[in-house]
Amino acid sequence: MSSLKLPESTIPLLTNPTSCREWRQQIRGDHKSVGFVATMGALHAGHLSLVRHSKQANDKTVVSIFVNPAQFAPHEDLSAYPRTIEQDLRGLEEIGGVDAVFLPGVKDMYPFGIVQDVEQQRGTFVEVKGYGSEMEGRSRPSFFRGVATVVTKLFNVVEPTRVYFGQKDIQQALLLRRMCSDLLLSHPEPRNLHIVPTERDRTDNLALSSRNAYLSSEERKVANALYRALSLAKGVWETGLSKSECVARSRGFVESVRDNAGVEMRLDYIELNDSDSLEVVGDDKTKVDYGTRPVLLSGALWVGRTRLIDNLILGDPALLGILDSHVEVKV
Ligand SMILES: Nc1ncnc2c1ncn2[C@@H]1O[C@H](COP(=O)(O)OP(=O)(O)OP(=O)(O)O)[C@@H](O)[C@H]1O
Ligand SMILES: CC(C)(CO)[C@@H](O)C(=O)[O-]
Ligand code: BAL
Repeated sequence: MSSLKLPESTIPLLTNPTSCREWRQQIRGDHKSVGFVATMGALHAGHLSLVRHSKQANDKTVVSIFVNPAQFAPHEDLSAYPRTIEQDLRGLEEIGGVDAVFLPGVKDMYPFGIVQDVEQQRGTFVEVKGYGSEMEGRSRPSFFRGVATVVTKLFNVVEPTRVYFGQKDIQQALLLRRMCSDLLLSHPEPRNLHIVPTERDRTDNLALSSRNAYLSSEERKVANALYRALSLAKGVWETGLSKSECVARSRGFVESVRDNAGVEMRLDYIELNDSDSLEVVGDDKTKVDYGTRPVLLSGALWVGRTRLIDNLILGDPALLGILDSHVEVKV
């Protein structure tokens, strides 16, 4: 962000790690808690829900906006990713503001530069073995390496007391919590990584996502097919049928929507995974096999050129530390 002209804002804008560290240093003296929400911008009500949770539980809240090149594969949408900084700041101001927004540039976060091709990369990267290969990792093999690396850097600069990630990206949140444990992080401690429920469109339950902005009006009409397929699979699981039955029926549902959609749709995956290990649930397993252990039911669907993800928890979300959705914030 450093080379661009910054918009006017009532919120302090910290454009590099040095200014962010100076801001953090002042807070440290007062022993105040710092809540942190990491984003790639193009903020919507899902992001604002994370911010509300942070504001409710912490003395100070900082939001970062950084479109991280390392988590985009060379063929993915890095250059097209929506960048709406003025609107983002207005959105934060409308909910009463935050104490700072951290807006680093690529050079600030990657002082030696960054290329998207993993084979060409040099230097230090963070990989959470075993957590990043299933679900989203199958389709986006270097995605979580990029996420874990940038989030480690952000945590190092912001030194947050508590952090907030969205359930919409459930694998990301669980992987980052595991990373905090593995790396013995104290900012944040793993128990202070909170997961906030997915915020959805009130009319058709489509999970809010910055990438929804890519959808044409025709595509938008069928974009909730993934949510509906996951809900169907959840119902099937609750009746005691096997995982393969859940997946087959939800796939069948997506195919029937696709056949009448008039827009291109392609199911990337629908899968059930163990919420501890993230391993794929066996085809013949049922609800009885899992007892009280939550299971992740997740999927990804291409609608036109937009890749949408969503998930539901089978079992009690509180066992994964997923917070309640509603918070009152003093502004
Ligand atoms: N609908 C949502 N409800 C709750 N949290 C969300 C929602 N969408 C995104 N988040 C969370 O906001 C944080 C920042 O996400 P990000 O900036 O990538 O937005 P996004 O909408 O997920 O964008 P993308 O379209 O790239 O997936 C993440 O922790 C993410 O899980
Ligand atoms: C956590 C994150 C900000 C890291 O770039 C990103 O993956 C996101 O927005 O979910
Ligand atoms: N919310 C996940 C960010 C990404 O898809 O790159």
